[in-house]
Amino acid sequence: MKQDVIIRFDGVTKQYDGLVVLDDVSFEMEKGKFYTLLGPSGCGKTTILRLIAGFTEPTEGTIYFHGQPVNHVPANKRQVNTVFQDYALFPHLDVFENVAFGLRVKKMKEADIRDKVAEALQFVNLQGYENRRIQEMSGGQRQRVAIARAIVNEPEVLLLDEPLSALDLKLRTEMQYELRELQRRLGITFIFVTHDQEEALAMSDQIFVLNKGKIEQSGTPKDIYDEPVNRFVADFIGESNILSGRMVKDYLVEFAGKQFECVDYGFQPNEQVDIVIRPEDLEITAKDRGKLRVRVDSQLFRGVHYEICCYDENGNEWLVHSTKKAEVGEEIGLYFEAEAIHVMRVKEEDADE
Ligand SMILES: Nc1ncnc2c1ncn2[C@@H]1O[C@H](COP(=O)(O)OP(=O)(O)OP(=O)(O)O)[C@@H](O)[C@H]1O
Repeated sequence: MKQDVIIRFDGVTKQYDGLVVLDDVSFEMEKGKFYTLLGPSGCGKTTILRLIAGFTEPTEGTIYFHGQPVNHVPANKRQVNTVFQDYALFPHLDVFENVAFGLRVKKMKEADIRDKVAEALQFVNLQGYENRRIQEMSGGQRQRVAIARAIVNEPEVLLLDEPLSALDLKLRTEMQYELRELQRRLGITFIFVTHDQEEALAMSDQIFVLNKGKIEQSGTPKDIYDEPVNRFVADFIGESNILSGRMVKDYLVEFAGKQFECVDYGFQPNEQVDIVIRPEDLEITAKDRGKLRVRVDSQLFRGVHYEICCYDENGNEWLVHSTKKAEVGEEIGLYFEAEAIHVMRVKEEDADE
């Protein structure tokens, strides 16, 4: 297990002019996996990539590659390549020369350069485009050239900083599939930065959710969606109903003025908690048959389901995704299983607010 760890951050802090942008961050990344750094703007995602690439050094803590400290190892001595948001291609060079650039810098033989560039272009499905100018390539094709240019150096780790953000939605979705497939075929570690939670859920083996320079949670997409550790993660990933509540005792929680059986335990009796219920886990039923009685405030048809916004008698808002239609103004019941309630600890800083 341990020999598969390729990158390790141990208590890494990064400050710029006294401002802490990464705060005591520790994690491990294994060989051949697809990692995503996810979080709102300014949370420190790009800073982590820059530290891995060797463009900047930690203020405190140590970064290890294969167990060796690399804080002072320069960028060109690391087996890492970066695909930037704007691709940073050379507009005056053709596709071949863009991809060949790093190999020429390394003074590789011409015949080897030809072979390696051909192989890299084949990987990204751009055979036959060697002599095209960059201006004649579409957004998605430029993206692929940028990836070919990065993988031609055979890095152990590929860093991708919001590489899909300039593409329209359709192309973006296509490229999500392509990138994931490419990562599988290459078998190298991808570290992908995005602030788009759907993209992170769709693509990753493991997601790190960042907030204000700290990792709030790391786990598989399913872990993070089903078991968010706090309000921030639940709110950031997917749509949620998040309420304040109280753990009455093991397996019994109170919120919205009522007590409900749940599957959570291990909290202090009477501990203040946050609870989350996903909109798709709420079922519409007759007003006397649900666990909660609510009034429908608005409704939107979303193709596969109706998105229904309701309020309970305590004024809490409930978002429901249902294949059944409701009437605005109607009183309905909401039913949910005990398993649909997910109880989370309140973070200290939230409790103080
Ligand atoms: N060279 C720098 N000098 C000073 N402050 C910086 C520098 N680079 C980044 N920062 C600050 O560090 C914080 C984290 O920046 P970073 O680029 O890592 O965030 P991010 O999560 O990648 O954001 P975005 O999604 O907007 O790209 C921000 O507040 C940013 O202003």
